[in-house]
Amino acid sequence: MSAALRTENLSVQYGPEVTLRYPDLNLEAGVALAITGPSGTGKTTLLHLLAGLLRPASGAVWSGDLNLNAASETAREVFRRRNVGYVFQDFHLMPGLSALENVELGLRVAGADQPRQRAREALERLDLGHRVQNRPGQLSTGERQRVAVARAVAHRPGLLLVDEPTAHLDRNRAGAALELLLDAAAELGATLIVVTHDPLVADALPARLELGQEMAVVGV
Ligand SMILES: Nc1ncnc2c1ncn2[C@@H]1O[C@H](COP(=O)(O)OP(=O)(O)OP(=O)(O)O)[C@@H](O)[C@H]1O
Repeated sequence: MSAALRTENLSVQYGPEVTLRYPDLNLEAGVALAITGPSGTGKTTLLHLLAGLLRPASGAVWSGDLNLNAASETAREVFRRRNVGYVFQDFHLMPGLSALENVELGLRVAGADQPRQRAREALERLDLGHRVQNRPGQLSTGERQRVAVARAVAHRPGLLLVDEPTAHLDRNRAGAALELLLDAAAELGATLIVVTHDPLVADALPARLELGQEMAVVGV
């Protein structure tokens, strides 16, 4: 289920050299936010914080009443498996598994019932019914992306986090990828957060967080 998402005084330290400080976010459940800004300003790191994949040096991430930073490793893991769908920039599909097995594995990890049937349905919804037995290496970039989206949404997460969804795509396919994400988030009622350099994507989302030296939050 989608929940309000809030951050407070978040900062991350990578060794002695890099400190990333973030403006506070306060997002109602079900909103769509683009995170933009120059390379190296911490966009992917922020996605990892929101997913509960990374603990900050200071501050907190709240999903509804759950403070991810105060939660135990087990509680964070349960949160991630049940509530988060993550589409990585380079998809992170398992090369030795078919499209169907990749999506099924995600559902098994989430503890879903009937994972094989639901995986097939998720792929069919994304027009990949004829590709279920193919491995990632046998698919086009756009098809691999759709498998990654199917895997991210099949367990019906309330929070969908997406890193650079159009980075490898031509303009037509970029438009299709954007539509796919917006439709998936709308169908789930999920909060959608997308890291992007692409104005096509950023301009299509109602809210934007621009990271940089002068950090600003617009529209949230
Ligand atoms: N695991 C890590 N160890 C050390 N430094 C890291 C690590 N991950 C990221 N960084 C550094 O933190 C900063 C932010 O990285 P991040 O990947 O979050 O930025 P980004 O805005 O997503 O960049 P890009 O647009 O190039 O993908 C960069 O200076 C990066 O080198």
